[in-house]
Amino acid sequence: GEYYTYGVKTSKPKELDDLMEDLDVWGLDIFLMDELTEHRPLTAVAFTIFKQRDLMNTFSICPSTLINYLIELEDHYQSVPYHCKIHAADVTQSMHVLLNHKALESVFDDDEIFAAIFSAAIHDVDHPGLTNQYLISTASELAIMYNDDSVLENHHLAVAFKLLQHEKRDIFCNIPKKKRQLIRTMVIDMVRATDMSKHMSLLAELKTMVETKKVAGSGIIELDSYQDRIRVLKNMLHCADLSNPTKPLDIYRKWTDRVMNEFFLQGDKESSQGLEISAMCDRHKACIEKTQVGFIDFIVHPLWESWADLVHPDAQDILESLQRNRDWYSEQVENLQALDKT
Ligand SMILES: COc1ccc(/C=N/OCC(=O)N2C[C@@H](C)O[C@@H](C)C2)cc1OC1CCCC1
Ligand SMILES: [Zn+2]
Repeated sequence: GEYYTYGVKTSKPKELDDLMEDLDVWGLDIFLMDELTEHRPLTAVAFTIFKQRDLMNTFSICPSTLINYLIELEDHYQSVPYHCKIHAADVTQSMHVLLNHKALESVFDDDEIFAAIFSAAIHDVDHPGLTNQYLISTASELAIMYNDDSVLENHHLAVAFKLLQHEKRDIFCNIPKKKRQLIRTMVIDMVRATDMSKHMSLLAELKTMVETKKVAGSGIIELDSYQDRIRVLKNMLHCADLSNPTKPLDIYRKWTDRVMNEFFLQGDKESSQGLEISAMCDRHKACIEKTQVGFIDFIVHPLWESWADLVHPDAQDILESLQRNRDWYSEQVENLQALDKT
């Protein structure tokens, strides 16, 4: 029929087969995925992960219902430069790889795995390409709706769950009520934790878990309370969300261009509205390379260093890739400074 093995049409089945070989590889080219799936990267990635993890059988989800939901979800990602459907596909695939860490083998049950993949897929749906701070300071509809509290994150959750309210799209319809409520609670906790204003408290919780980490002889982590289990899942999604600087440099640089483009468009809006231009959003003042070095030093590296401690030694290659990328951007800063002196 029209839909191919991965739930989407493709005019290049061989290349898509080859690319899907890398579905559990850190650094899969998600931009190539966008091209080969004719701009349905989220549907293709999420559907294939559900299939590989046998989640459709476990939760009695009929394939067409899953496809209908994923296509509707993907269509509700706005065509903004950064927080678009390719970012959602990227974070979903990254989450899939993090769940495969040896130190986490057989730690999470099917409900938690389903909740984790679903959370990644929905976590930025209908993002307007504007920050919470902008929405709050302009008293936007969304800020009024959510009383300035994790405005975007609450909106992403509401949109994603509303899309389920159609029998052709309700992938939760065969899940028992109690289990459905547990999964919904976990998804709400995980997506709310992607609010950058929660970064420092989330990192503090991760550090405490590392210090008090209980490990079985096999190196597998022991998590015996809901609070501990959801703490790891919240940090896992936050790591996946802030994973751009840990990916191959050519992919990372494309994400930097996109996020700066999105921030600059917000800056343009602020400027045309006579508002003060937010930090990092002024296209005439930003130094992109220096900002990335700061982003890695103050936010990304501290987070990934703690994550790597928790799942030691599984994330060593990710940490090394981050270090290489930090060095590359730092060299660009030095070259630019040398240029200024000529
Ligand atoms: C490849 O670079 C990035 C990838 C992803 C993100 C995601 N950030 O989180 C969402 C977000 O919108 N915000 C609000 C903003 C005011 O502050 C942000 C630190 C968090 C940021 C990146 O770089 C930023 C940091 C330095 C320059 C742009
Ligand atoms: Zn995100």
